[in-house]
Amino acid sequence: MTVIATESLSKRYPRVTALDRLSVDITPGVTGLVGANGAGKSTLIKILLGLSPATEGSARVLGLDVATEGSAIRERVGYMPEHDCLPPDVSATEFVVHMARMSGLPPSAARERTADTLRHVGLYEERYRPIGGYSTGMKQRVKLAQALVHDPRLVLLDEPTNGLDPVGRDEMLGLIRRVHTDFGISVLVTSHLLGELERTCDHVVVIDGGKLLRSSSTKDFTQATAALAVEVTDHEDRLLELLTAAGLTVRREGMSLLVQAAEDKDGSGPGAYDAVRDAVVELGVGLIRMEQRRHRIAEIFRSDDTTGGPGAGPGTTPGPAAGPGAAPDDPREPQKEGVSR
Ligand SMILES: Nc1ncnc2c1ncn2[C@@H]1O[C@H](COP(=O)(O)OP(=O)(O)OP(=O)(O)O)[C@@H](O)[C@H]1O
Repeated sequence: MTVIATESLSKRYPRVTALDRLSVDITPGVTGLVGANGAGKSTLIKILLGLSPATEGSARVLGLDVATEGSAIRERVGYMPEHDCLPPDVSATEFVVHMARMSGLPPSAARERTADTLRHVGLYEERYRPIGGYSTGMKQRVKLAQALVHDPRLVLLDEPTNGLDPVGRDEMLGLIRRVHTDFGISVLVTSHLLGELERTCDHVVVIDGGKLLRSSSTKDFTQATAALAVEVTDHEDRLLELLTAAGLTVRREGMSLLVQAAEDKDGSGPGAYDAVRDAVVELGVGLIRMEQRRHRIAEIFRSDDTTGGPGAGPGTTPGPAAGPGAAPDDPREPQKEGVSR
């Protein structure tokens, strides 16, 4: 079953093609839509909500046609916009009740659902204060609450962690995950931060310049790879020689050696482990770390990817060239992990 299906979807403005023949199927769960600024994420969301017509192609949301059934889609789908769009002089409670009423809930159900939803997003006493005095994190929670209040089957969240500090970011990502696990609501969440999506999503769709770069499960992006990462207290050079002599392919990566047995494609078979154990014993050095190395999503954005990673082999679409601002190695560092064009 798909919650979102697009078929050769394009959106052209006079001077720019925001979406370029995008065909993608999104299944229930939490899906991340990642791309640099201007990649076409917000444009896609507006088309999916039936708010902006596509130039070409078609799209269905929960089986409904975006071209002709926009209002039925908006009844069943929640939307959290990217930009600050909250009225400053009403309270969160007043605003979310209003949005619930706009979605067709009767007054008492709207009030009940509002109280539940605001509690769920972590707004308590402050929900009676005017929104104008809220922090960015609190405003993002109000925006999330209004997207959830009418109990949608799917929510589209446009850059929900924008402007949040690392703690606020983590809290928001936890909330998003729980939207699915606690309520069974499917989520499409956009971000230009790869590490965020890696931690939160079941599935990741990558777009660039309006084109689909890749769509696959997060597990496939971060699958166990063909290498064991080994770190020892001393004599890495000797260890490298011994393992190579034992028929293993070994290369350095930072402080570690990456070890791979030719016949042992997933690196987890006894061949590589036993050879490392024997070599470490023979050298009498301490073994600090020995673990399967996993790919990270950020690697698909590295043009110099020599790891044979998910984005590197034949048959996969290469990521955009890594230039200044391309994702560096550590996708957990929010300030550094953005995808830039
Ligand atoms: N109404 C519009 N008229 C003309 N060009 C537009 C319009 N809306 C978006 N664009 C252009 O389409 C491209 C895609 O924009 P979009 O907002 O979808 O990107 P995005 O991936 O959401 O990026 P961001 O995170 O910066 O919003 C950009 O080049 C943008 O300038």
